[in-house]
Amino acid sequence: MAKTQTSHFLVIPFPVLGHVNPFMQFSHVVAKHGCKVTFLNTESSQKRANQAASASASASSDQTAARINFVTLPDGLDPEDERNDPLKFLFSIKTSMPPLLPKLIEEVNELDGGENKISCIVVSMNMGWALEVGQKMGIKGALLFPGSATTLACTDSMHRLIDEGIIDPQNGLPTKKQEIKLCPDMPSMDSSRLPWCTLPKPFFDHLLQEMQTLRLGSWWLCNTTHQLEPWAFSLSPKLLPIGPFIDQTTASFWQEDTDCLQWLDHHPPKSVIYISFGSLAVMDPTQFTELALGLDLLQKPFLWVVRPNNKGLVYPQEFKGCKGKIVGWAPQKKVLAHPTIACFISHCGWNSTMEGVYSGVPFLCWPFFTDQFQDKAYVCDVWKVGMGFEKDENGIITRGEIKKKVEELLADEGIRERSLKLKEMTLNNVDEGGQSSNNLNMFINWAKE
Ligand SMILES: O=c1ccn([C@@H]2O[C@H](COP(=O)(O)OP(=O)(O)O[C@H]3O[C@H](CO)[C@@H](O)[C@H](O)[C@H]3O)[C@@H](O)[C@H]2O)c(=O)[nH]1
Repeated sequence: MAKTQTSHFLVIPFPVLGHVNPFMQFSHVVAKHGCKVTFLNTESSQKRANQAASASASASSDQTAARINFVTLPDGLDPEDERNDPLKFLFSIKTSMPPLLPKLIEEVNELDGGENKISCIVVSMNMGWALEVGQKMGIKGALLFPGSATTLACTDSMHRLIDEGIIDPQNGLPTKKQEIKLCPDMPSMDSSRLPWCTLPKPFFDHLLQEMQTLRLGSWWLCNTTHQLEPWAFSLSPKLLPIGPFIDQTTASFWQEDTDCLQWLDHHPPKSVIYISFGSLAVMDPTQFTELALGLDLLQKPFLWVVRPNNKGLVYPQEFKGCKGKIVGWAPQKKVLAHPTIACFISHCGWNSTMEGVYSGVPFLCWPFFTDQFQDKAYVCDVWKVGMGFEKDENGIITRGEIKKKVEELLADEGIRERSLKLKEMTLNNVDEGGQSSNNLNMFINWAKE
């Protein structure tokens, strides 16, 4: 009988922060369970991570980190390319990386005298090609989806929605405005809020093909819990909730402004409004002005993340911002856990949604694209831990609306109570014996069989 070996995961996120971050968290979680992790990043994504790590004083040297080994492959684009054309980026990766992966796997397998070979490949959305490589090499595979289980179940239902005439295969858009349900207990959703409806048609075609490839994965792991979206799990037996990922020590791969934590220390409990729209959303200049002036009108302390790559945004002349702090990138998980945070104005990317939920912070939802509208619907209508903004007749969220909604939210005891209950319920999952914790243990054991 062979001796019990440790699971060795090769994890391959799509190189955008909303994927790389949950993959890093997953890597830390499984490394804590004694597994070995080889983390494959693209060269350009790793370069940015290295810059952030060398600027940070808190580079981790613990045993968990020691079990994570970073390797890179080129993404096929020129090093000087800004990688801001998502389609070009996606197709370059899909063409350049697959032929290089087998050799890299062989090299990794030869380390440690061939004792600890890769036992499972874990990929994110868009990286399904690596499951094909793994299958040819006899290595097991799984998907780790960085969005909600509902988003994945919707994307997996694309063919069905086409067959039922709900989606037009010519353009990927709904054939008419209607409310749909993928299964009886699912809260109904507006068909125009399906995750790909805000994306250009080539993404729809890509997703149709990608979902077929991702079926090679034996499990579809999600950073969620069963109670948050129970209906989703009846849609595919592969879906396995293992979240929330709560490790605050995992660096976010981009350089963080940690001074804001001391700034928060100087405020009373539940007094600061935190505003962040994740790593991709770009705000329209008019809307930016309204947000800045709305924060002034509120006269409350705020911590606002304005990414330096949000080019072309200019603060309005009359903006004072005297009660606030603006940073380029915050240590968000620590910020949300800080007792001075009163509410979270969020774009509702899934990682931010989970971080807000397990920190018990009420939301003001400001979705931009893809899954963010559906995540907002869960926050506001299903879990009832937040509110949305109304646009005016010109499609703008005005400064007056921002002031009104923040004040309404902060006065709403029901929302605050539900947020704290949801936090407790969500966190119970990752305690020993909790459902997500049991699922993760099962997955780790499966991966080493
Ligand atoms: O100042 C900041 C702002 C954000 N974050 C972190 O960045 C991540 C952002 O992830 P997410 O909230 O999911 O937003 P995006 O970066 O926009 O993520 C993309 O990927 C997600 C997962 O697929 C999708 O849900 C989103 O719609 C998509 O935009 C989170 O972990 C945050 O903690 C920081 O560390 N510092």
